[in-house]
Amino acid sequence: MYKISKQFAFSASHILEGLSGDHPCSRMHGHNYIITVHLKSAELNEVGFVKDYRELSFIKKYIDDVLDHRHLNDIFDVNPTAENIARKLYEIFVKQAPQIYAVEVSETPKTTAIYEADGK
Ligand SMILES: Nc1nc2c(c(=O)[nH]1)N=C([C@H](O)[C@H](O)COP(=O)(O)OP(=O)(O)OP(=O)(O)O)CN2
Ligand SMILES: [Zn+2]
Repeated sequence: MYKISKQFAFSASHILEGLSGDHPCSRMHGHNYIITVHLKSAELNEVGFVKDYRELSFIKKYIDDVLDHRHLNDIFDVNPTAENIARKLYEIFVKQAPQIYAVEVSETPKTTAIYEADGK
């Protein structure tokens, strides 16, 4: 199995619902998000790629157009935790790149949430 990944970045604000009022993440705050998209394939194409990194430019376009400098509570129909964002982005991106099997979301340099498709 061959595996590749590519990172994308955006800045956005959010409020996490369902936390106690004294939890800092219940207040509006922002992150410099890093998204890592993971792809895999048992076979390489004729060039020797799982997929040309340049063919992932649709992800950069989505992030720039939809997420960058936005309030994520207005974008997603779920609480915008890192876990939920990872799953939502997986579901959106896999439609155009079926080799994607996982999406990672980092809100800070010390934290990462990963959504990985079952049995892929
Ligand atoms: N499992 C999750 N826990 C938390 C999430 C999340 O999405 N999933 N999100 C947050 C906050 O939005 C934000 O990420 C703050 O995280 P935290 O690690 O507390 O950030 P700090 O920089 O304040 O942490 P330090 O320990 O001060 O470095 C919270 N939890
Ligand atoms: Zn946060």
